[in-house]
Amino acid sequence: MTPAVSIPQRTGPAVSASYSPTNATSIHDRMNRRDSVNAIRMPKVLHPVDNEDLRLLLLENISQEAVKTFRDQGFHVDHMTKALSEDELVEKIGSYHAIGIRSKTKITERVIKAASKLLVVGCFCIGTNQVDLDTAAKAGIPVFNSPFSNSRSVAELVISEVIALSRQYFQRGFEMREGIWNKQSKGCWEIRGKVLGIVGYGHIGSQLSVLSEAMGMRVIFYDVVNLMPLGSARQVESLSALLEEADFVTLHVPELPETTNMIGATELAQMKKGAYLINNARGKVVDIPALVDALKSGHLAGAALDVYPSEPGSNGAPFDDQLNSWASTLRSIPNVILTPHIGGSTEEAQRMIGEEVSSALVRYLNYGSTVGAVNFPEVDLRAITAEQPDHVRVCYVHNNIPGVLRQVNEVLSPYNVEKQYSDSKSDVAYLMADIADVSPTDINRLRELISKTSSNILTRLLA
Ligand SMILES: O=C(O)[C@H](O)COP(=O)(O)O
Repeated sequence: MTPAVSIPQRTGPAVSASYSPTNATSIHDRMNRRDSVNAIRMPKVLHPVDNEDLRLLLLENISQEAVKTFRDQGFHVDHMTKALSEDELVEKIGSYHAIGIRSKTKITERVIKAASKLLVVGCFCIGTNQVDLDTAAKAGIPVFNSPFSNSRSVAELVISEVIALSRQYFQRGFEMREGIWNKQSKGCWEIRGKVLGIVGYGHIGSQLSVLSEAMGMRVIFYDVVNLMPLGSARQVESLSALLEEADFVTLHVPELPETTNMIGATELAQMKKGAYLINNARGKVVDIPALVDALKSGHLAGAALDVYPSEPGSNGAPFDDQLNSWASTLRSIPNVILTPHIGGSTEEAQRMIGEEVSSALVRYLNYGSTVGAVNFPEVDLRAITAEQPDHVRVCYVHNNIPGVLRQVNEVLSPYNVEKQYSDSKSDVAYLMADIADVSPTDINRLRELISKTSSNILTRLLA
């Protein structure tokens, strides 16, 4: 295996807050201390000891920043622009150690069972509902995502949709393309002073709150937890209260059992006559046949949808009634903006996500860190330094049952355990330990002994 060459900056700059004038008596003291701290903390580049080349499969046109990061580490990368179906994945995944996906590729239990070498999943997006997170955790596979890097892009898209809907300019634009001049002001409004109702006040909802207030809108939001309102926004106590007051309702919730069909016939009826619905979250959050009825009856004045219960896996594939039975009806209703899940599709967002998620995957593959994993205990250790050449890092994923630590520490007992940290999440626990003075001949034996412990899910050694 080609050794990893770049050093993730896990320990941060060596100059810490302790270098205040009160702590150091002279500039020389400071310089000396800085040098010694630098020397002590220079991290050693680790990589897996089992010497098999790491192979990564990147789907859905993940950014070239990620490809570069992985190739710089010496990993083999296969990059595809489309999503793969479950059958295609089952056939392919057995030879890969890591997979990168966006929102379309489904990592199901069947896929995970076929993924005999898979160590980690990277969702290069916010959502992780496309992955069977529990099954992945139980198979020792942490899943990472990018919790906020495309938030701004989505918020800006919503702002544009609010204006497009209230001015009907998508409709006017279509008419012009047909050669029809249709200048009118009836049913067209400024957004100034209108009420924007945000459902879900997370990274996107709160960013949108700030942007829309800057444009003169009044913001209310509903969230299952109590949150600090930004600017002059106001949290309301129920979804119904929000629906009854908002001129525009915009959804920013994850796909969960409790958010499926969160907006159905009852909720649409609670919205004000002439209001608009915007969904850039997940397709299953809105009961679309009910939305079609609300639009056709004139109760709602328009809607913008970027996400759908079923979405094509690649560009050029049809968005038709075979995919979603109501597709052609929805396409025929005026003042409905339909976009192909582009909320996070900007150069800026994809670049940031590419960097963020690829770094998280490299930190896990090379250093064992699960900080930021969505389905796994979050564990990390400070770096092994360049002055500790015979140190080995043990990464041990195991069933979360009593007695395991005794077993593993018995195996480690002939060595000095320099540092150790362990945590659990539900049925899965993860222990990282750095042990000293391990001879190269000991390494395989050590891995074998730990792998044989009764609760072992996955044992990796990094050196
Ligand atoms: O989950 C997300 O971040 C958004 O839905 C964007 O998904 P995408 O990366 O598949 O466009």
